[in-house]
Amino acid sequence: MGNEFELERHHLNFTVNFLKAYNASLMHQLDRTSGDILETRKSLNDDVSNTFDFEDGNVMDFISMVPEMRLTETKFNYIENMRETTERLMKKPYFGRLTADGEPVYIGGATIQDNEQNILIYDWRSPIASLFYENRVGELTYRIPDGSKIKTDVSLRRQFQIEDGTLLNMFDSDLYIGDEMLQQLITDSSRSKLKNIVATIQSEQNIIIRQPLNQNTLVYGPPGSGKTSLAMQRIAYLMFTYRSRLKADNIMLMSPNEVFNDYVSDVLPELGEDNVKNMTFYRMLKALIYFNGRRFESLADNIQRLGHGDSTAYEYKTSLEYFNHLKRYMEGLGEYGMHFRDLKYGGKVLVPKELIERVFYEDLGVHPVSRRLHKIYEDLMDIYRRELKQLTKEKFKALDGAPEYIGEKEELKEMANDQATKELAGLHAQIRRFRFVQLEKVYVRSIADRAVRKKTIEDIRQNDFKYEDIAPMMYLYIHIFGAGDKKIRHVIIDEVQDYSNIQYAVMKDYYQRATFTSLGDKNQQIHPVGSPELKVEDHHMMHLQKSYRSTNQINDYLNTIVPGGIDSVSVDGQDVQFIDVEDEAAHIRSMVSQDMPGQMAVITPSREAADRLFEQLKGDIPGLKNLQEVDTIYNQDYLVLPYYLSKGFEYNTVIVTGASFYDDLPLVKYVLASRATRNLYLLDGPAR
Ligand SMILES: Nc1ncnc2c1ncn2[C@@H]1O[C@H](COP(=O)(O)OP(=O)(O)OP(=O)(O)O)[C@@H](O)[C@H]1O
Repeated sequence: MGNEFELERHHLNFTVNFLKAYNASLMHQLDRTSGDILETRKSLNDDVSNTFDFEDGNVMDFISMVPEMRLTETKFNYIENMRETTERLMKKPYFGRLTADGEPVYIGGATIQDNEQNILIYDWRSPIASLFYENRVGELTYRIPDGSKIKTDVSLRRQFQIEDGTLLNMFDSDLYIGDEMLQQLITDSSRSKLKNIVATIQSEQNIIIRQPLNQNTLVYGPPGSGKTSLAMQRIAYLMFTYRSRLKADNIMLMSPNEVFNDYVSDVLPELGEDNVKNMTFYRMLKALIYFNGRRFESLADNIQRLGHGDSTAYEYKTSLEYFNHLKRYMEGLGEYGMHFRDLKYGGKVLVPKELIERVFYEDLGVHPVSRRLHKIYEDLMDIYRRELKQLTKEKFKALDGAPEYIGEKEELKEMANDQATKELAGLHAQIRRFRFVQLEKVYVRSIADRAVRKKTIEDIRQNDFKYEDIAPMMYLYIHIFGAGDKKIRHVIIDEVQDYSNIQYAVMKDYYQRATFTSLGDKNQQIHPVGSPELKVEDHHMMHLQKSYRSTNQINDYLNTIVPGGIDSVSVDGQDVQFIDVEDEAAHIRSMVSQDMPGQMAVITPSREAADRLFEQLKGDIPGLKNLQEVDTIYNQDYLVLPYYLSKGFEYNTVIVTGASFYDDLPLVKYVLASRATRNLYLLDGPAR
């Protein structure tokens, strides 16, 4: 072993030196290329005068320089990319090694070749690297892009602990007896944001990461089984494997809330990839301009309201029964049930709804619904343009006739047009936003339950749309108007159990050209009412069993809430503490004065409780933050937050206050308790 360690140290030095030399040469090339870019720009300035002149021919000069400019800039970007990669790798070129068919295969954060095209480091996403994540040796196979399998004799699997280019330790796993690197990572809770798990991906996780792009995948796994981590590793894998057709802006990450995006934002850059687009279900609504000006309840407000309010409407609108009814109703809209609004301006009806309805059902009756609406849209835009022309003429006449205006005719025309456009802005917006369709009425008619329908009408009259109205209204909108985002090719949904069947269908139908990887846990619904299980027939189902986040003691406690939920592969820690206290704030104060944890979240049963506790504790805990529903930045070690904002995160120490609040909400308690990596305290005090 001693000799082996020396050999590996030697190899590491060689690799680091190679990377340093490579990096230096890239820096040199960068200088030269940026010099070339400057040179081209300068000659553009010198040779091609500021005013383009076809006769003089300088436009042709300019055009002839474009390909060269593009080429130089592409080259610059490529070199800069490689420079960043080599710099990243100099500190930790690789984390593993295999001996495959007698040849060493080092695995790290990117593929690096020497001058003779020998591969010094294999990217962890390359096909052969998959063997490393099998976590065993022997006769193994891996798949190459054409689908065929390659048989390989793996005689060695070695993990390295490398810091700042120095080999600290290595572990051989010729007999798989447990993963020491994994154990070390699990005990490291020094970071508050999500970390990448590239060096210790487990074989059941590896299979999920490497699922093909062209399939929908649904993954269920208990708390701490790595679902969020896998979501990020999978994005990196897809971007590498399908790099010719999948760029960062073709991938969408659906997050449970806005802060979550910041929580995961370090992982992809660390893996050498750009962050992808992100979205929340609530934010999707903003892209649909029909809904501008409509006030929709946020998820946080919905959770608070339904924590102790009447949930009949919520249950109805998130049920499969209603969804099926809605689909049938929508399919019939081509024949019956579409509602329109008069197109008005200045108090007069320009196009009556009866006319729009007649065109929709009679004149355009042979076309699909969305086609008919787009045709009507075009016709109404023509009417708008005619009105604009007419009004501009009138305004011009008035301006021209007024004695105080003695401007040029052109100036007056422009002024008249501005005035008319302003006056008709409301009319233009009605058409542009498709407001000639009365979507609210169509929606209300889709509700079969009379009491729910009545209440919905009252709410809509007050411009008080509830969270559960968003999905059916968006569903109708997407299908009626044929709306969607075709650029997105893959969607990753985390915490998928928090979406109803209608919400899921909205995402699927809006990102209509995308395949989906959805991850969640049926036992982790944070909503007090919850919704029925997802029915997705065309998804490849996968399950995770093991959990890596919390200590064995915390996992044991979690298993008392959901029996057999978690297969713990973690480390031992202290027992879970259940404490009845008179004054929760005083208790927390005394706890932290004795021993301040590295990171801590105080989770409360409501926003009011969070605000109160924050006021009581902020003087005692430096840097304490009261996390808000609208926050977008996560980076904080000490937090107070209401329970519904804790989704997906983890903290070294979790203090759940008002613990008995969750006695009737065991699955919410399950979510909160599983946020703790090391220490879990469940406090109960008289005051909430
Ligand atoms: N293969 C792994 N190697 C090292 N750490 C891991 C591995 N898999 C998961 N972890 C760690 O376990 C913790 C939980 O991971 P993650 O948050 O991705 O789980 P999750 O399934 O999304 O949890 P939850 O459903 O509770 O939100 C994280 O600290 C993560 O780094």
